[in-house]
Amino acid sequence: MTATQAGTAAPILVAEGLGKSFGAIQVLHDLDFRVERGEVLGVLGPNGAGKTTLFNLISGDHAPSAGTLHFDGRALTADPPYRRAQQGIGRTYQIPMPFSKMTTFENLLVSASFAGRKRESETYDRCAEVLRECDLWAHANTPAGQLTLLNRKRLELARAMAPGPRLLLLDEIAGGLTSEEGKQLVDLIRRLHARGVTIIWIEHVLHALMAVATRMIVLNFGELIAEGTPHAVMDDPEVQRVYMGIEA
Ligand SMILES: Nc1ncnc2c1ncn2[C@@H]1O[C@H](COP(=O)(O)OP(=O)(O)OP(=O)(O)O)[C@@H](O)[C@H]1O
Repeated sequence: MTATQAGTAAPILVAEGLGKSFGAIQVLHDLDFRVERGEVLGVLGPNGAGKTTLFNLISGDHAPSAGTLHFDGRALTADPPYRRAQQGIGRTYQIPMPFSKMTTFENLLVSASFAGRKRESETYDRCAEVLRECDLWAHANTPAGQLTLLNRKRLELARAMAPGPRLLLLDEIAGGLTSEEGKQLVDLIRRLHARGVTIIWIEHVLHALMAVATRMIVLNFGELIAEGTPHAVMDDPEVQRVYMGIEA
């Protein structure tokens, strides 16, 4: 799906009044936003702004302290992570933790099974398809702990893709790569998007994010401070001040 097709149907995700506190510390405040079907929504913000916490609320790793989330029109708030994976939400983690002694293919089987794929042949076929899609076919039998950094990133994406998500959450997946490796990862993310997967992408590697994002939101101290096209957001003086330290 292309950016121009985004927004033609009901939003895939709607957050209303979303908040999260850890004890006395409020990390997310009263967030309202929508994610349109088919878009790549970039999420920016300084360290500690609450970006990963937002993903944890969407994936079900944490429960919100306030507000609601709807995915495909259905309230998500009480569903645990495995059920959200079954419903079509996949995510990567900032610190990938594959089963390092298991092969790439076995890691995908675990992810696909977690999300409730039951029939063995169907699961194998799906994992083989994802391995090819994520440029990991040649490494199907390599233990995850022996993969290069780029292939570990591909595996993290592949694990998230194995259950067949419609919404994919990417948490700082581009960090630490050379510029050539970064291009290969961006190409892969573009291909997954072109297959119809809606993406929300937290990223500090701005040129990678800007190459793919169709829209961006910016968080600062848990509040939404800007929203718009990537270029409009990057030109916003408030974003430049809080994110890049540029005073007007
Ligand atoms: N489980 C937790 N218990 C207590 N505080 C937490 C917990 N998880 C996150 N926080 C705090 O919430 C704030 C937001 O953290 P979060 O990881 O969401 O930020 P972030 O925007 O993703 O930052 P970064 O760009 O560094 O990854 C931080 O102050 C963090 O210390």
